[in-house]
Parts: sequence; structure tokens; C-alpha cells
Amino acid sequence: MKFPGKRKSKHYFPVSARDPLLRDSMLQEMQPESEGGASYIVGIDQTMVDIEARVDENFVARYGLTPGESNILNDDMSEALYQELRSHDLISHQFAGGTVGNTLHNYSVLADDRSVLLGVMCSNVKIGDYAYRYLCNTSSRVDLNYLQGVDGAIGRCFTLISDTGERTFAISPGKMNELRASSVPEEVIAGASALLLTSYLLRSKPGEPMPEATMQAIEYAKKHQVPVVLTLGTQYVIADEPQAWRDFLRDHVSILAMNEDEGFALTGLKDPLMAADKALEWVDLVLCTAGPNGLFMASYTEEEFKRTTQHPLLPGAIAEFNQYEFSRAMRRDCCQQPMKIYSHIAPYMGGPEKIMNTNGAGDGALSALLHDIAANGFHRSSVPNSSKHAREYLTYSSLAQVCKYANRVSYQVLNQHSPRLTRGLPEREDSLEESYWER
Ligand SMILES: Nc1ncnc2c1ncn2[C@@H]1O[C@H](COP(=O)(O)OP(=O)(O)OP(=O)(O)O)[C@@H](O)[C@H]1O
Ligand SMILES: Nc1nc2c(ncn2[C@@H]2O[C@H](CO)[C@@H](O)[C@H]2O)c(=O)[nH]1
Repeated sequence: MKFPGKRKSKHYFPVSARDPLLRDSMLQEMQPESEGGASYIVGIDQTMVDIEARVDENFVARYGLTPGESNILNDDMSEALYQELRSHDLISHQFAGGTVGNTLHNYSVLADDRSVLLGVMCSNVKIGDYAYRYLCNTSSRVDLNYLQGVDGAIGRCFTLISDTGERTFAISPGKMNELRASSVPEEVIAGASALLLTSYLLRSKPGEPMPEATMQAIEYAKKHQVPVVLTLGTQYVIADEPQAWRDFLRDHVSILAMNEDEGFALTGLKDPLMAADKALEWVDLVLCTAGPNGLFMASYTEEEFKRTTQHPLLPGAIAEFNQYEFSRAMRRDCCQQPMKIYSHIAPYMGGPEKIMNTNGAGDGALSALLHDIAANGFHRSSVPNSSKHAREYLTYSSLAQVCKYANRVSYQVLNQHSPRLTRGLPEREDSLEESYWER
């Protein structure tokens, strides 16, 4: 496990008030990493390949698709759309996709460590087909041994980019929703630092087993106290039934990732800070990305151990909301006196000079957060008596540090074409802190 942001020890949390004796004994006690992997993330996804194409404005309307939405196609429409893209030579890129698959891949690249993907895969993979591409474009650190074989194709996600840059997904599902509850291994969920899900998993045709498999995974996660992380799909998925999603969050989820549009659909609040604050009624930790406005995080910490920021205090609908952003996130139920903490960060270095593709920038931010959470689990199991684990924290770093790291990873995704990182952060960034504000 590489530590988040590859920070030097002086950047490890807590930065000040460190006990050098404790640190030395901690290092001595640090166990060598076992191949079983002390800490990993497990996720469920609809296995799919992204097929990206530039299309004109009326293409999306002609197929009756909702712009900006992730639309589900029937077989005839999929075939017609695919043939049109091919015959006009409109396909520009093809990558492995799926919001959870992307996030696990990026997590494994960043942490240089194991994650486990649950989902389906064609039993009969042929060289060059979509299943083959999916496997070739997934990090070797993503454990694919638990995938369930299916007789048929994985999903295809036509990623249609219009002249205005708007992105519309059109999904040809294939067998992507055929994951059965019996293919969800309890022991794999039980040993994970977090279970990653997306709201897309719960929309499928009647009779498809994916929603039941998802609920089974949630049941195992609850039984073994594994935090459930939910990334919202698109605002439309949420806007259909916002109350049902609020109930779902309250009943099953501890960490929520969304963008500001999804936040608005969920809470009715346009301000991402207020949407994140509202979501704390249902979950313990929120990541809300806001495109060119950077990202917000909100969580709980123990009142007695809150830490005051050294950054300038920020104005907002909650005055000086970042005052305690140097605190580490905790589950509300683990706090004797829970207090809310918030943080915000503007895009890393103002954003790339030229954005290659915004697809997956939010998934990138979430993979950094998951890395921090898994690092906490790794550190807890390696150095259980460290003062860092005197209380049950969710994250290894403070909210402010996680924001910084998440933002840095989003920047990396914006700077390349694929939503999946082709490599980790540059080696020279062994201190994220020092390189951060340099251009
Ligand atoms: N136009 C931009 N300029 C600068 N930074 C950006 C821009 N768009 C996105 N970012 C960075 O990427 C992060 C995530 O972006 P965004 O909110 O668009 O994610 P998203 O909509 O969830 O993306 P996806 O669903 O494709 O993963 C932002 O927090 C910000 O750091
Ligand atoms: N799992 C899943 N991922 C999707 C869906 N629609 C779009 N995506 C993915 O979302 C990613 C960007 O966040 C893209 O790479 C798409 O593959 C869907 O219905 N289900």
C-alpha cells in the first residue's frame, strides 16, 4: 500500500503533536505487507466498455435520448446507433468503463494495491472483442477472480459528445445486470475496507438479478461493519425518486459521492456546500464535486478532538465552514459528541490548460478518497496501538488533505483522454504539500 498522495512522513496526519517515541515503536511494529492484502476495496459494477463518439446536436434527439442522461437502449436501437457511428466513422476512443470499474481501477493504480471487482464477464472471451478490451484495460491489481461468467456480451456505453461538449450516455446493457446474489462472496465483503456501489445498479429490467445481488452485498457489509460507499449515477436517476434515494442513503450508506447536479436532485439545494450539509442527515461523509468550482467535503468528527485549520477561513452559506477542516472524518455513531466539519478546494492549479475529457473526473476524486480510507484500514491493522486509532476514524488524513488529494487526481484524469488513470501520480510528487501550489 502506497500512502495517499505519497507524502513524506512530515505530511502524515497528525502533522503536529507527534510523539517521536511512539513513531519509532510504530515503525518497528509495522508488519510486512502480506500478499493476501491487509486492506482492499470491493465494488460491484455493470461491466461495460465506453465507446466514445463525437456527434452533432440532433443525433441525441433523433434517437430519443435525454441529453446529459445515462439512457438505456433496447437491442434494436443499440444496433442502429452502433451502425450509424461505425458507418460515419464517428467512434474516436474505446475504453473499459463503468463508474465503479473506473474507480476501482484508479484506486488500484494510486494505492498500487488490490481491489476486488464483482460483476459479470463473458465466459467465452475472444481476442479483440469488448470483453477482451475490458480485461486488457483494467489494472492487474484489480482482482477479477470473483467475476461471474455469463453466456453473452458485457455492456456497451456509447459516450456521445455533442458540439457543445455535452456528454450523453446510451447504454446497450447486454448481460451486465445478470449478477446473481449467490455470486457475491461474503468473505470478500467482510474483509474489505469499504464496499463501493452506484445507484445505476438498482435500475434494471424486471427479473434481472443485479438489484438483489446489490442488496445482498449491503447485507454482508452491514453484518461485518464495512462502510458502504454510494456514487450517484446521474441527476436523472436520482430525480425520478429523490425520497426513495434519501431513504436508501439513511438505511444503507455511510459515504456518498455526487456532483452538484446530483446533489440538487437529491436535496433540492443548488449550493453544493448546502447539499453536502443536507446529505449529512443520512450519511457520515460526503464528497460533492462541482466541476470548475472544485469540490466540497462534509463529515462528522468528535467535538473534543476537532482541529482548527491553518488555511484562510472561507465565506459561504455556512460562515467560515472550513474552520475545522484539519479534523479527521468519523462516523456519526462513533462520536460521543458529533460535530459537522466541511472543506472546499478550488481546482488543482486552476484546472488543466486544455481539458482532454471531463468524463470520469468525479470517479477519480472518489478513488482518492477510497485510497485514504483503505490506508486508514491498512495502518490500523499494521499498527493497531497507534494514537491515530485511539478513536474509530473513517479516513487516514484530515478532510482538508483528502480534498487536496481528490482534487489532484481529478486533474490527472482531466489531463488525459481516458477516465482510467494510465499511471499513478508523478514520482516526483513524493510531497504533495510542497509541489501543490507551484506551477
Ligand atoms: N472545467 C473544469 N475546470 C477545472 N477543473 C475541473 C473542471 N471540471 C472538473 N474539474 C475538476 O474535476 C473534479 C470533478 O469534476 P465534476 O464535478 O465535473 O465530476 P463529475 O461530474 O462527477 O464527473 P464524472 O461523472 O464524469 O466522473 C472537480 O472537483 C474539479 O476538481
Ligand atoms: N455502472 C454504470 N456505469 C455507467 C452507466 N452509465 C454511464 N456509466 C459510466 O460512467 C462513467 C463516468 O462516470 C463512464 O465511464 C461510464 O462507463 C451505467 O448505467 N452503469
